[in-house]
Amino acid sequence: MAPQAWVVAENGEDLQQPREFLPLSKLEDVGVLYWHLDPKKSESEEELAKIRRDRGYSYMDLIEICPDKLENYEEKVKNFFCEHMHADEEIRYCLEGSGYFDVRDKDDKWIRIRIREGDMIILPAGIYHRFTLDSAKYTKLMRLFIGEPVWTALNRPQEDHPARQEYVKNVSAGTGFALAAH
Ligand SMILES: CSCCC(=O)C(=O)O
Ligand SMILES: [Fe+2]
Repeated sequence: MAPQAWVVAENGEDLQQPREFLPLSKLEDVGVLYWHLDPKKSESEEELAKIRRDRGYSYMDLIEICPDKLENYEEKVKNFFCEHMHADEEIRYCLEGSGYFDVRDKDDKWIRIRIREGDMIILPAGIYHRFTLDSAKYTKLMRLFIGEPVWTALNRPQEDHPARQEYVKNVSAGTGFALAAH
């Protein structure tokens, strides 16, 4: 199963009418992993536990993004939408609501990935990305991390950063990323 993903303009607006949805392989090409779970089903808890075990995600917390629940909402959403990368993976599991993760493709275009309840997404270390809510202005996300979390957003450009260099190498080799999204 693939999440809806399509190309958007720099400002996040649609470029195509109607939208042409991209296959999951376009996300795999840039190292993005995706799972769909069901937060309301107990089987999903086991599936989540397995992903956490397999990938070493010892840390977990929850974040609600909406105007009246997130402290410094305006500033935070502004920063989420500013193109950045991290030295580590960014792992988010959508428990409620929805939003968009935008990631840069190989040609530096923005791919918009629609995230809804049950979607889990892993952005590799070093990928340029940004996040925005949709018009419903609400999501509750689980954040996972290996060990003590580091949320530092490194704004573009970061071409000398080791995680960026490693990422660029992996993408251009066309290998090195696990293709096992399910
Ligand atoms: C908190 S959701 C995602 C926003 C983001 O890219 C980040 O937190 O680094
Ligand atoms: Fe991020």
